[in-house]
Amino acid sequence: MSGRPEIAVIGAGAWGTALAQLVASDGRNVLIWAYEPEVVEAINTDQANPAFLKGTDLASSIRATGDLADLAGIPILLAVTPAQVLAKILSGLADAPRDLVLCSKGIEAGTGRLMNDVAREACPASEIAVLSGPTFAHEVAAGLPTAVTLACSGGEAQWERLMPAIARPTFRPYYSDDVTGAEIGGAIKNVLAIACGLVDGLGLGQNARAALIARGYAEMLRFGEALGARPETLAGLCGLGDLVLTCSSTSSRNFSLGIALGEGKRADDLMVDRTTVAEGAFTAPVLAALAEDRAIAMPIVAAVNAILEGEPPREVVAALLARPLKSEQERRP
Ligand SMILES: NC(=O)C1=CN([C@@H]2O[C@H](COP(=O)(O)OP(=O)(O)OC[C@H]3O[C@@H](n4cnc5c(N)ncnc54)[C@H](O)[C@@H]3O)[C@@H](O)[C@H]2O)C=CC1
Ligand SMILES: O=C(CO)COP(=O)(O)O
Repeated sequence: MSGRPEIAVIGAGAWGTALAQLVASDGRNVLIWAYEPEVVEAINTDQANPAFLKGTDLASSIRATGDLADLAGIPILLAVTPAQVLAKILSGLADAPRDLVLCSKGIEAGTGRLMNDVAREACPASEIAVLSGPTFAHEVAAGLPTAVTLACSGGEAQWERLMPAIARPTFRPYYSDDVTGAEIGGAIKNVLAIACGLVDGLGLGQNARAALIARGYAEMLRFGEALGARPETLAGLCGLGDLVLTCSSTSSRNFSLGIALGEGKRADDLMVDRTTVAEGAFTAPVLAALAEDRAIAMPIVAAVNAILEGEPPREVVAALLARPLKSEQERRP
């Protein structure tokens, strides 16, 4: 790499690595921070990340570091860590980037904060954006056509700054200024993907899956409304778009986790040795608690949480089906 990187990525899992490859596809210098020293080594020595994104030859303009101090002065930073460690990692930055683009999908356990709340507190001088949508990392890394929502707290001026760095011929961001809406879709669809995987694992059929997607989307809209998200944001790529993708593919870690739970495996056993992140398992408890506190009807989210806590899936499904019949537009629990 010659010259100072214009863009940095924090987190060298599948998605951070795919985003680094994407933004480097026009020859741009990209510095990626990785948590594991062996990932730093593999990227710098072999231009590869076999631990998290097997089979991709990374662009020669991508370099890796394990030292957050090396990111100082880089104006655009994509944050792509697991949601539960974002606060800790941002607090280790020497200075705030001008543009901080959040790409993680989740809600912080313990605090109930969205990632943009976490980022505003850790980096008050940065302008926050949220990049979210139906984006399996391996497809983006392969250059397959993909579209996302890019919600900019800094409005159109920030969008104009970010476009050259992020948009590519097969990667189309769509502008929004609804940062909260863009985040809520991605966080909730992970929990709903576990629900749809459970349907598969339990052999409940495709009608049940379609019902869960539609009724889960109603839960997403209700939660979004309570937090000030716009419904049209949730109807877009970062909400409905991502819900459709993750609720129907075994490429989704959340969907696959649901299948395994439906087949009778226990959540504790499934989570213990994981190296990849199924964010829905961490979001479900905090989301269920937030919904209960605010009296937002989210029975599917509550059901997923109960199963993750060890309740038998078939009993939870039976209870879900036995609820009183009601209007499709009913908002009460
Ligand atoms: N993989 C995908 O297709 C997509 C993932 N995302 C989101 O991106 C975020 C990151 O996911 P992936 O890149 O898929 O991760 P991954 O599942 O491929 O890898 C796990 C990541 O967690 C990191 N990690 C584990 N423990 C850590 C710690 N204590 N401190 C810091 N980092 C630690 C690892 O270094 C690695 O980067 C998640 O919020 C996910 O929902 C969003 C869109 C697509
Ligand atoms: O967010 C994703 C696709 O948009 C990735 O989904 P999983 O985390 O379930 O693999």
